[in-house]
Amino acid sequence: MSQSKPADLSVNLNKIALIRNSRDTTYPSVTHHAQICIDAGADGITVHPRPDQRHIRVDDCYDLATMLSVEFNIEGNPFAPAMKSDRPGVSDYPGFIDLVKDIKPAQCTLVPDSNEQLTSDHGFDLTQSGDQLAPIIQELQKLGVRVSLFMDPDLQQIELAKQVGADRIELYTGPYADAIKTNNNADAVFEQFYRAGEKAQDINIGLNAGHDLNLDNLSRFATIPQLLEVSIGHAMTVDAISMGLANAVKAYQRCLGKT
Ligand SMILES: CC(=O)[C@@H](O)[C@H](O)COP(=O)(O)O
Ligand SMILES: NCC(=O)COP(=O)(O)O
Repeated sequence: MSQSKPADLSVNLNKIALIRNSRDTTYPSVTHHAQICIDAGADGITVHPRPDQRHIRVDDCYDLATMLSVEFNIEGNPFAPAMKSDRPGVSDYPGFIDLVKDIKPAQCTLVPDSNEQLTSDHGFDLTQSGDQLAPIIQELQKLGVRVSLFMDPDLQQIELAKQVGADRIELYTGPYADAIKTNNNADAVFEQFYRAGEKAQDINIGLNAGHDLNLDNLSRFATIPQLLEVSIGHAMTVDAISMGLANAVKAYQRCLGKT
């Protein structure tokens, strides 16, 4: 299958918010940096509001929803409960699904994260959670939200993602990034993701990807023909420190094959 068109780049702003939260301030502004990304050619903006609001806050989600002119992708644990804010002036966390139902972003990516995790580090096991997720997926789709499930490149699990009604899967690319960084079994690991893309095409489910993608590993990953969107934040923010955010966005778009 030839590449139909280059994958979209959705910039994850978690780490902009993390810098802001290190002081009692509004600087750096999440919405201001979203606009910089959009002006530089980003196709979307992604945030991952966790219950402890360690970086992206509920208030950021509402602020972004009012100003974004590109797709908004909100990621999170569908079973994340409401949590009181521990910072004055910061809204309480209402529960992930309640937040998404109220904001109704273009896309919601469901991620099996616990609040204790340092970061996202695995995909769903749908043999365990598929029955619970199916009605949640349907409920969000009825509100016009495209639903993506954060998955490992496991072909049977990807089939289950289709069965529970997801529009897309987002491949967890941490293991791919590690394999490239350590040059350990990189070809075989990439092959797993390439095959996952073929499986997605076979069963007609959209293909997104994200986590630890960077300027060193993205170009190869972007050769997967079925890839519709990558969401990138951590490495993008680090690159922005040295090259500026607008230049970083353009550099990542070049890796995706756009000039
Ligand atoms: C789901 C995923 O891999 C990332 O989108 C996630 O947002 C990373 O979360 P942190 O930025 O909190 O590490
Ligand atoms: N879904 C992946 C994402 O949004 C950003 O992940 P990372 O680039 O911060 O690792």
